[in-house]
Amino acid sequence: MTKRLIGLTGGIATGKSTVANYLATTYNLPILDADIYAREAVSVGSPILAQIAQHYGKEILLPDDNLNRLKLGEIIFNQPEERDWVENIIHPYVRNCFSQAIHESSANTLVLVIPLLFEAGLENLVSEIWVVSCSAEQQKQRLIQRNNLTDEQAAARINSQLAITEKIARADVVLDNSSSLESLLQQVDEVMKSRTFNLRSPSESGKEVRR
Ligand SMILES: CC(C)(COP(=O)(O)OP(=O)(O)OC[C@H]1O[C@@H](n2cnc3c(N)ncnc32)[C@H](O)[C@@H]1O)[C@@H](O)C(=O)NCCC(=O)NCCS
Ligand SMILES: Nc1ncnc2c1ncn2[C@@H]1O[C@H](COP(=O)(O)OP(=O)(O)OP(=O)(O)O)[C@@H](O)[C@H]1O
Repeated sequence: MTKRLIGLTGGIATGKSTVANYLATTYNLPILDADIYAREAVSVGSPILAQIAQHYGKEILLPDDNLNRLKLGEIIFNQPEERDWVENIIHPYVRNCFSQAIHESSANTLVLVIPLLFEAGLENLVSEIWVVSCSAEQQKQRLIQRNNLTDEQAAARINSQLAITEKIARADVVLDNSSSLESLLQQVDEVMKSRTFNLRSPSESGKEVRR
């Protein structure tokens, strides 16, 4: 059976999790989340965390041996070569988790939350792409507020990703999250009502995109 695989992406803090939670609770759809797999990849005792500790030294770990995410974030959101290095060891693990979960699921529709869907060239993993967007200023403010970041830290994270205009240009569905939560969820309802299963052609999919 061919599954409907909705790839949910957008900029950091534009509202992907908000949409995913709504699709899970209101439409009972299973959610697969790249950020969760990426956390699993670096769990204590994992070979990937060992590689990271070897590359950056033990100082990249917290006293309890967990990854110091703040420290690694400071490195990779400011140094593109280091970001590439980290992604090269984490992304194959994440891709594998998706393939396995899709294979094992009996659901005919699944939602894949993939912040770096375009950057990592994962278009061919999904059958349709939804992009959640908001204005650049809202995005930065929401990120600062939610993660307690400085203006500069938030800008570094945003600038580590492909521009939202590029993501919108490549989307099958665009959800505008620049006003209220109700408006966002209403758009989701409209899309769920109007959009039937629509496979992307394989020729549209696939290459990694430089940021
Ligand atoms: C650097 C890390 C430790 C920071 O952890 P932190 O808890 O602060 O953030 P979290 O993991 O919750 O990610 C939050 C958001 O940051 C953005 N982000 C994460 N990694 C990247 C990246 N390599 N490039 C651009 N944006 C990224 C995404 O929008 C993500 O949703 C972590 O993000 C990480 O391990 N990143 C590398 C793995 C990766 O590429 N993950 C993205 C999903 S595959
Ligand atoms: N319409 C809205 N109005 C005000 N705040 C919002 C709105 N939508 C989302 N938010 C807030 O913005 C923040 C980011 O939303 P959310 O966590 O859904 O984004 P995300 O795209 O999943 O983020 P990430 O890329 O970091 O995983 C959250 O704190 C959320 O509560």
